[in-house]
Amino acid sequence: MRHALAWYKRDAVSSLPKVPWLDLYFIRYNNVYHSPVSLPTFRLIMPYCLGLQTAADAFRSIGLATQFTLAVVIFLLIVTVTSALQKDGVDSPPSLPGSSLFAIYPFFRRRYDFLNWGFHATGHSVFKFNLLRNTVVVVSGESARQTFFTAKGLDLTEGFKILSGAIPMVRGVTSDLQTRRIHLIHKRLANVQRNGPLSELIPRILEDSRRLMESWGTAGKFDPFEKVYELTFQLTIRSISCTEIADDPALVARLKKLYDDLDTGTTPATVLLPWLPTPAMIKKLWSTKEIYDIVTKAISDREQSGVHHNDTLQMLLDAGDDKLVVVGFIMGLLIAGARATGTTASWLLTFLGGHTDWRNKAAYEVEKLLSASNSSPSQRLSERLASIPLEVWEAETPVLDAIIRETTRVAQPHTAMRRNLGPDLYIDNKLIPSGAYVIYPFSDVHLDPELYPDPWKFDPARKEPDGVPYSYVGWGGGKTTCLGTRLAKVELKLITAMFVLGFEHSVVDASGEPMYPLPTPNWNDILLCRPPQGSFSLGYNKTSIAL
Ligand code: HEM
Repeated sequence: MRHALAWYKRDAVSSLPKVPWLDLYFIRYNNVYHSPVSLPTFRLIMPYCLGLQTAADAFRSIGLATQFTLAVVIFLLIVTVTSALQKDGVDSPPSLPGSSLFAIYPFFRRRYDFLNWGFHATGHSVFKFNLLRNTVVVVSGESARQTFFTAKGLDLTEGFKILSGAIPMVRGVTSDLQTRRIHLIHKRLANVQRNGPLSELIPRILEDSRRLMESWGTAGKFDPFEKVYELTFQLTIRSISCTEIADDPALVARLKKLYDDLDTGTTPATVLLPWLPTPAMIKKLWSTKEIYDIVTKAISDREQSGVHHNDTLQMLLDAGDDKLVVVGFIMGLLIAGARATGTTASWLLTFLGGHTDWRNKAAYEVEKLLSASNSSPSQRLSERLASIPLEVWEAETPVLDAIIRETTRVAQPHTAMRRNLGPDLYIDNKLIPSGAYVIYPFSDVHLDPELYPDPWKFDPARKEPDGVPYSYVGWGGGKTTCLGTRLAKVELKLITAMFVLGFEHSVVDASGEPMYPLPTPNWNDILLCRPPQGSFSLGYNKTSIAL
């Protein structure tokens, strides 16, 4: 057989009729000429006549790229066929119509529309679909939400790992962590937010904000998803990493670029087929390696210099944690913190730019705090704000609290993701087998017109829904709540205070004219909720108050 194939490859090709300008050959089989095919295809289909063993030889003989494409096509075919053959039990959630392959792109790129379509197409409040070999159950409604947030077997880390993908994955550092190590990282994050360290962060956050806001000049316009995001990235670096990185604007910019590359490099293929060496995957690996190198270098430099800084890295080193915990803490939390805070801060200032009444209320609240503080009007704004104690920022800012809450309701496009680590579980009488993924889109509750009339409207004065469990989950709920809430809220309040007193601002359209209607959060953008780029900006003028 080997011999026959060799003969075919060597002799038959050269003697076969050819379409010259296309490099295609007419195959002769059973003395009949069939349709023209390319040489690699010719070599591939030959083995059907000659048997499986020679198929392997033929596979080896084609180019690497063709081998690769073929492997992926076969894999996808197997996945499609096996998922189509799966029989649903009576208690199984209804499946989406059509091939599971068609779910992949919209799940990653137009999630809000896709999930809404799923509820509509199945006519059920719980449905399922396949992401390659992973079963994903989408749940909605009050009772499903309660089970989702409280069920013991549903695990966030496992759910996030497979369905999200934009976290730098380093085995043992940010992925495949032992539970003990995750707990330790969470414990250290709680330490950063104890009264003492959080109070000490306030002047540093304000000083960073001053430096960056001054670089915006006295008037102009900017895209909040660039400038405000950049600011929150700096503040997150300051809060959870080290002075050496936070004091180096070029290094901060480099890290931000690397994390942005992780986002843009996160494609359906990199998440679902992480072993596939696509250009996006290679870029992601490269970015991850560079982030890892920057963080480990900062740690080694600190250890070797023996210089003591009053920052989070020092706290981690002094606690004697092993180096992987320290690296995992910084690499993982940088992104968990910067993304959510960046999205919220960008939208918060956008909403205030379009709602002068709330802008004025926020400014008035901060002015009142300043006049009650022991600072002098001759000091810079950042210094005066730093004199307001942490407990005041936390307990005496009802207007800022309401604005933050409303922003995280209407502009946080989060889909909570879990994996059922077992045993099998029922949500609304539908089976969630062990190993399956379950997701809950926050839009189900935060944009529900029954709970929030006119749900897209930014209205910090709206009444909280009465007696409805988990009717607001902006900081999570039940078993899983945000472990950076305290830090994030303080950061948001400080940025807002600096901006509303240091600048006048409003939302303007692409031509610089006042924008009406105001931009609407785009829930299909799963990271920033960002409307089409360039569709609006924030126009600003510096006030007379020195930052
Ligand atoms: C405005 C800013 C933020 C918002 C709106 C926010 C929101 C959330 C939400 C909704 C969850 C729960 C996710 C789920 O149930 O699927 C969560 C979890 C988490 N957040 Fe935040 N977050 C913010 C900032 C931060 C910051 C600054 C950090 C740390 C530096 C942080 C660290 C975490 C961690 C570690 C978890 C996972 C908790 C766990 O595994 O149990 N977050 N956050």
